Amino acid sequence: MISNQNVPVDTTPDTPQSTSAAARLKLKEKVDRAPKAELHIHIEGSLEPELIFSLAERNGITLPYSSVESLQAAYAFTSLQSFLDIYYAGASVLIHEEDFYDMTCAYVDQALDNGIIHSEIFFDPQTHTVRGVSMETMLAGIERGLAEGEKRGLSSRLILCFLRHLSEEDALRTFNQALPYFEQYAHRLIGIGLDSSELGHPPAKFARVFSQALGRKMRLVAHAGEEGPVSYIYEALDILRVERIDHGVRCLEDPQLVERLAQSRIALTVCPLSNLKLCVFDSLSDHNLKTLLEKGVAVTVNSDDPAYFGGHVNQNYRALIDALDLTEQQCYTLLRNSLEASFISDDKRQAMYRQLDHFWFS
Ligand code: HPA
Ligand SMILES: [Zn+2]
Repeated sequence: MISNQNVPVDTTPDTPQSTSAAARLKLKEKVDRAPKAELHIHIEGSLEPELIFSLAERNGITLPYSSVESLQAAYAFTSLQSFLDIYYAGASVLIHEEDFYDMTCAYVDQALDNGIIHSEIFFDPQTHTVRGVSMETMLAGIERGLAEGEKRGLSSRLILCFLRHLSEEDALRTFNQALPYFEQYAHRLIGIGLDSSELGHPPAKFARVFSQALGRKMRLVAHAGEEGPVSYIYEALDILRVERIDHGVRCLEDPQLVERLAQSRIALTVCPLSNLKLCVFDSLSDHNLKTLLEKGVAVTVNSDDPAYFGGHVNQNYRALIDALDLTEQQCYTLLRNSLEASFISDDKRQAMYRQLDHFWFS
């Protein structure tokens, strides 16, 4: 459990505190509609229980749960691992291209509803190849859904994540298997990441595969400092050479690291409701996001696994506004950070900044 205590904090409010309920509601409604990017969303974690059950039925799969309600009842997580066990069971219903397409279309609908104009989406190929589902099948389905999303106003990119509880040899095999698809889907598939069980699987374990990806000029990210120690964040930065840290909330234990993140503008893709559900913080009012913001770290707000953690990105903003009494300026900073930290071209980024500013200030 992370403690936000004993950390010197600049407590000077930038507006008179504390916001009235009416002002807070107005701010939440404004953030709901604001153009934003999402940079930390696992597509398999967007699978709602109803869709899990309908895909299971379509594919003749018997789940270890008798109903949507009994599956939902199992969403009482005590740690990252307790979640991952259920998350991988949920993903087992994905067999055919159409299943990946349906899952992606459902996410696109939600993303557009949440004001997301650009999304960088993780997928976990090893979760599927181990069950005999080909890279071709999953990518064809996801790409078809995202191409349709693009026509509806959702720009998107894909990031292939390696499961860190598996060996580096497995990651290297998966990487080599994926190489032709990095060419075929070059407009979409832009980089690699690292997810799954963090403790005991430090980033350094994946040094070779990240070095190969760097050599091919791929974009690099990794989960670090969610449950794992500060040293994992240093390894992700210095050994894997990542450009963003997924989660990274434990950086606050190391003032030098916080300073380095703030200076370099290496962003953290923070997922508040995920942190709450996986017991990284006792309550959202203990969350360190506001402290990190005040220290100048490029923090962003994301949903992680929205079907499992209680909502999409707007639910995360709403919960933070309530729990941390975020100001209007802080909300704007978070939204702008999401565009700043994205892997889009500078032209596109400037256009998105203008879209945000036009919405926010007019
Ligand atoms: O939050 C997460 N952490 C690690 N692995 C994951 N896979 C899906 N979500 C997560
Ligand atoms: Zn994640």
